[in-house]
Amino acid sequence: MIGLHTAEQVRTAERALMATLPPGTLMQRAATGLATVCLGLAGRAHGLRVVLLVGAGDNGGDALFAGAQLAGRGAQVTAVLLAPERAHASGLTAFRRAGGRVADDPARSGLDRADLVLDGIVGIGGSGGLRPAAADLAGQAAAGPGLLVAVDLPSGVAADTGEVPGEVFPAQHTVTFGAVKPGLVVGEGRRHAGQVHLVDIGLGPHLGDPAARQLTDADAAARIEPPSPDSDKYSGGVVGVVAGSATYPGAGVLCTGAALRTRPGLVRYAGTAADGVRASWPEAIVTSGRPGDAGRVQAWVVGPGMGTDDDARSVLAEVLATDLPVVVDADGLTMVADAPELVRDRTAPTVLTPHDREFARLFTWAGGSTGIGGDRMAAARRGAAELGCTVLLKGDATVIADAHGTTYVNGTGTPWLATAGTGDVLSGVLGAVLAQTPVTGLPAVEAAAAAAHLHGRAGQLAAADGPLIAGDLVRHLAEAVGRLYRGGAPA
Ligand SMILES: NC(=O)C1=CN([C@@H]2O[C@H](COP(=O)(O)OP(=O)(O)OC[C@H]3O[C@@H](n4cnc5c(N)ncnc54)[C@H](OP(=O)(O)O)[C@@H]3O)[C@@H](O)[C@H]2O)[C@@H](O)CC1
Ligand SMILES: [K+]
Repeated sequence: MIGLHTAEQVRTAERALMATLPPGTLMQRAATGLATVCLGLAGRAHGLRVVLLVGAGDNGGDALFAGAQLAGRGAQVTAVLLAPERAHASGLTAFRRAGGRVADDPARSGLDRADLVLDGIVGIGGSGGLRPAAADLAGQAAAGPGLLVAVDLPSGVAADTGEVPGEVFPAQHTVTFGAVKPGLVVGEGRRHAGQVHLVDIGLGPHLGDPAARQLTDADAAARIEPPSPDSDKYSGGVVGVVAGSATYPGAGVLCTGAALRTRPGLVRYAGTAADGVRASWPEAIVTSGRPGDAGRVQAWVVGPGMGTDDDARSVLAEVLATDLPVVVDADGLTMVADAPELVRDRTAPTVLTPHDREFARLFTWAGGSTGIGGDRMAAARRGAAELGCTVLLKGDATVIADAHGTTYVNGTGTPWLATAGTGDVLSGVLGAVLAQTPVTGLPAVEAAAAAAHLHGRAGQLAAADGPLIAGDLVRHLAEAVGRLYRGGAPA
């Protein structure tokens, strides 16, 4: 499990740890970790042209000490000081001693021919968009040839939320210290962080519970129960699917297939796409009747492609009136927006899986010109608390939160997933994981996080061959599950 810790949590841990260590120890650890990652990325030090962008805080201090280490190993290192009179004093001394050069004019920084640029403008002490001088340097760095490495976090990204209120340093790699900050993996920040490298500086015992979490492959595998020798077709959990329509059976076919391929126990389908589903999936038990005619299930998926007419509304109400876990997606969400009490009054778990527009329909405060806003974790938590459910807010990094504030940020997937029908697949996967919860005892928020992780991995596998369509996802699910169990995730 990857814990995501806020700036305040990191600072609190730092204070506790520093009380036991000589001054400067943590910065030395951070700088050594930073220099080590840089050497690994560059593959050499001798002759390497490095430019440091140095702000007035400790983030700049990290950059200067790391720059000193690189200079000591033969790199040609130039520091551009944004506030020369306030640059980290001992960092600057060490840097100069090691042979580092300070640019007397930012216009002659060497960014146009650097091999490597370290962004030490601002770290967890920053606020707001980058100021003009810093923004200008970030722009020059981005236009130049150097590998862009952010120190602790890309300057311009809000550490706790991933909001990017203005200009930003567009890192290809981020070397972060002590703990991964949420802003590196969620919201817009994720797009500017590149590959994240965590340097352990010893904060661990002092960090406390993370503000949010991200599953690893092993974590996801542990949350999807494999069959045991005494399993039968019911013990994997029976999934009920209400999706698609006679005119548009696709959502029913994709959703049912995804549920089958995630954990093939038994899937029951009830709805007007029955013919299409039966033709595609002889393994499913299919009825064109109502959910109550389908037989016993352990979890329902309701909504994708089912329409929003009176029949659909009454079917949705029937499913939500059960005491079973329910996933509500797509058209189901549109109908819940008109009748939120159907979810609010439930005692069994409900997982809503909106994208941004659906979210804004569900929660009026997220509508209007501001939309959901930049803090997607806060939005998902607030929505979940309001309806007493779990919200899986789809996006570049999907966020999953429950009414208690427990929050996960998904770390898998590919931009190729932004195509029709992939949401239907996700709801089927989620239904399958949720149907196991009577056995696994897993909270719905964890089931949803595991489903999102698996869905993203299937997407990565499917996209390895080029553009994917939703059916490819279903075809790759079995392999994705197998790889999770074997520990062989796709790149
Ligand atoms: N905590 C730990 O465990 C450890 C922390 N460590 C390191 O310390 C870092 C935190 O250092 P920190 O507290 O000194 O703040 P920091 O991020 O350098 O920012 C302050 C500077 O930014 C400036 N500035 C602000 N906003 C700005 C903007 N929008 N645009 C431009 N500039 C802006 C602000 O300017 P000022 O307002 O003073 O004019 C000031 O100069 C942390 O990220 C990590 O790298 C490690 O060494 C080891 C252990
Ligand atoms: K930075």
